[in-house]
Amino acid sequence: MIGRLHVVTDAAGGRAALDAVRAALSGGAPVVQVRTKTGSDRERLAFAREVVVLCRAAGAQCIVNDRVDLALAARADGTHVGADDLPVEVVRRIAGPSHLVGGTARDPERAAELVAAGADYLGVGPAFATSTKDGLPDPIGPDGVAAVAAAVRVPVIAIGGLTAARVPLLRAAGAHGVAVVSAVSGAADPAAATRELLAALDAS
Ligand SMILES: Cc1ncc(COP(=O)(O)OP(=O)(O)O)c(N)n1
Ligand SMILES: Cc1nc(C(=O)O)sc1CCOP(=O)(O)O
Ligand SMILES: [Mg+2]
Repeated sequence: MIGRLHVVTDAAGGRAALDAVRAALSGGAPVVQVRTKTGSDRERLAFAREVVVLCRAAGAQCIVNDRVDLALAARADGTHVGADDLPVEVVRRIAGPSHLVGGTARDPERAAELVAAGADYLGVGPAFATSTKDGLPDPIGPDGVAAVAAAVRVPVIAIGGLTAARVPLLRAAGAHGVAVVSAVSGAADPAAATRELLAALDAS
């Protein structure tokens, strides 16, 4: 079963993002998602490789956002794809049965399609408003997450505006776990923020 806390890297990548990954892993993060949106493919691959090495040493899983080629080249555990990325069934065909494949769903219909296509888990959101990513639709709230969770049998990872205080709402909605960017990367103490999120997940 996939971990309940996905710490997603700040899209800028680089040293600061790697420091946040190190801190999150020291705080016990079970899953790190490499999410880079800038830089050359070589730079993005180098970053993903560094995160994979850190995750291996910590016993955590590493998932690469958007790009199955970079995920395989970096020997990551999985790939997460959204509406603009390669389709889940294509990623599955390229990466094989043991590769974790996640897809983004915002409603039960899309969720069912992604599971039928071979998704191992779903990222579902935006649960709440977030300034981390532009162009997102309106937040679906805990009720929207609950509608998706009720429609599928794979783990649902809620994303968007997640904080430790909001974890119980999402767990009550049926989410297996949560994915966060700013709650860890933007924290003064990312290791402590990770521990706080994990404690909230354990308690709910
Ligand atoms: C766990 C999780 N859920 C959803 C997303 C969003 O992915 P995507 O739709 O591909 O958008 P970008 O992250 O590429 O902007 C995610 N990354 N992780
Ligand atoms: C990258 C991303 N995808 C989302 C979606 O709903 O698909 S919300 C989001 C940003 C999550 O960042 P934060 O934890 O800082 O709110
Ligand atoms: Mg994407």
